[in-house]
Amino acid sequence: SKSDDGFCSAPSITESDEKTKPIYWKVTNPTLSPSHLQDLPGYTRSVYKRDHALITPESHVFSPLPDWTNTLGAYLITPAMGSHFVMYFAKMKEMSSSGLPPKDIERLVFVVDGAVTLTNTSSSSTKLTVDSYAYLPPNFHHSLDCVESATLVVFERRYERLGSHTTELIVGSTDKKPLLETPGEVFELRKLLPVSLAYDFNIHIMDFQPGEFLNVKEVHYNQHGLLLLEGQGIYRLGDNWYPVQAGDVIWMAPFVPQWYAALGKNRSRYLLYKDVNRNPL
Ligand SMILES: NC(=O)N[C@H](N)C(=O)O
Ligand SMILES: [Mn+2]
Repeated sequence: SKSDDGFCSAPSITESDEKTKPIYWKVTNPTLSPSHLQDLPGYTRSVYKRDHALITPESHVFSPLPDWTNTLGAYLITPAMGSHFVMYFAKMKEMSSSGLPPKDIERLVFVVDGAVTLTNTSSSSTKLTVDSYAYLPPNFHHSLDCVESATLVVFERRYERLGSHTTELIVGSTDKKPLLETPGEVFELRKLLPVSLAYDFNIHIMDFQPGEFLNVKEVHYNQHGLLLLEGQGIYRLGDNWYPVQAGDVIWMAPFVPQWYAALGKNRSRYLLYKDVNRNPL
């Protein structure tokens, strides 16, 4: 028919998929996954620049994680880029276990798929399912064990002490965290860690409805590691404007101009590492 061969025609998108899948399913089932790109050799949306990087799922490279058992890891952000933290995916397979971070390194794990059990010496074990997280203070003995399979996003950095403050084990889930005030902004904000001085970073969960965008065209001293958990939109980084979608990871160096606008039909949600509470000098 006439409408089928119009020069602006595009395949229609089925919305039914989105509605029936568990939350965050796009992180482990991205639209442009390698299987969908077999006919487009050499194509990736990933970029790596001095002050930012976009690392899309077809570029994620997994290899066995040292110290973990039966687990594949993909380091997405490391100090080789200029960051003071690492961000990686840990794909835990059947009967797998975590290793411990090096001395004085703090860790935050967030479950995007499957489930793990957190065990430590002082308390009983806790089950972490999708959308839950744990903060492990530096030198805190613990183990994350997985019976079936799980995908975690992990952040680690050298803890920067401040006076006599100390951090504590924290276990929680996004949906139990209160919405926080965001003066001048429209997005919804939750923070996974306490805002107290003991903590030298926080993880923000930011929600945008389609059409919403950051009002502040941010340029700041803090670093970011971002995982887009849901939705799609445009990320501005410096003078570059990137189409992004769930599963994409972004490294933002200090002072890179940054801005996001949510598009499409569904909520955008991203998880964002941000260093806080320390004098930059
Ligand atoms: N790129 C961002 O979303 N940045 C956050 N609004 C932040 O710096 O808090
Ligand atoms: Mn920012």
